[in-house]
Amino acid sequence: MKNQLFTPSVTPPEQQTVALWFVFRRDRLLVLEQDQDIRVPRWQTFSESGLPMIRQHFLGTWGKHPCYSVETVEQGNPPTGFNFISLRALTLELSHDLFTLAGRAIQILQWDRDHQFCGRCGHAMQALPTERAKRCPSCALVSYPRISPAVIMRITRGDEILLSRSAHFAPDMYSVQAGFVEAGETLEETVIREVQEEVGIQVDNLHYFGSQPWPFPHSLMIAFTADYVSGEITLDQDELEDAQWFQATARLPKLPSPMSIARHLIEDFLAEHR
Ligand SMILES: NC(=O)C1=CN([C@@H]2O[C@H](COP(=O)(O)OP(=O)(O)OC[C@H]3O[C@@H](n4cnc5c(N)ncnc54)[C@H](O)[C@@H]3O)[C@@H](O)[C@H]2O)C=CC1
Ligand SMILES: [Mg+2]
Ligand SMILES: [Zn+2]
Repeated sequence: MKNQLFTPSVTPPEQQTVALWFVFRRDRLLVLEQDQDIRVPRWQTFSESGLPMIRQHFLGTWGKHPCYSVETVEQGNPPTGFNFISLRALTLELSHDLFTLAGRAIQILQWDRDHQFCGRCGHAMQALPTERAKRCPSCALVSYPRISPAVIMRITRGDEILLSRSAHFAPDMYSVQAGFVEAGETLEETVIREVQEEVGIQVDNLHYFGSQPWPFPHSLMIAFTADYVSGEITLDQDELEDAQWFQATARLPKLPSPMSIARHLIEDFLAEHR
């Protein structure tokens, strides 16, 4: 399917038409493998799935397709031909647009599930009709889907790139560094702090590279490039297991998924230096 514009909305179309359904059983998406392609179901109504529904959201329109997200129960067989597959395992299988939509879909479901009660007074929250938000009828607290900004940075020293690995990475995989933005920080301050904390070095010459929504569980990755200035690699043992300078022309370790912005940062450096 071609890349198309997505228009978010909370108001479903008046006429029922065939829509794309992003159906989740926890973190697993309902997909159909067809002609070497992975698709999401197209139905007029969710009842065609034969699955019970816990919650449903209209997400908006992708091209001319209305899109819905649904959480279903743990038990019961998927419809014939379909399977529930972990969204992480689908990063490469789904097209860029479908993966982004699925990421949007699961985040809305998780926000709905995790914000059923007011965090301030404990009253049951109510959905607002006009925007994607919930309001407490008792104390008026409003809750929007949470997004957690995180920076990701590529540090280079001439033709060398700093790659590191944490203990929970796949064996032999190395990547660039990342970390969550704290309240009150600029993105640039987060980059400087995270690099100092995780690998103990100083960087400057920060440049914005790009961004990527990352639904595990609700990050927005903001990517930067930066130059090494000073310091020796000193690992934060809680976060990282190893960090090394790798020469662009040398043999590299296993790299992150080709659709991650981490990989784009690395490939961009390699293209420049090889
Ligand atoms: N798309 C991509 O290319 C990449 C995405 N990421 C994502 O970036 C994020 C940060 O990366 P890492 O530092 O490696 O993650 P991490 O999972 O190692 O998180 C570091 C620590 O931050 C704390 N934390 C968790 N959620 C937080 C929040 N919302 N706000 C503040 N602190 C929080 C926790 O103590 C956690 O152990 C993760 O969501 C990760 O999935 C990381 C690398 C590449
Ligand atoms: Mg980190
Ligand atoms: Zn309240």
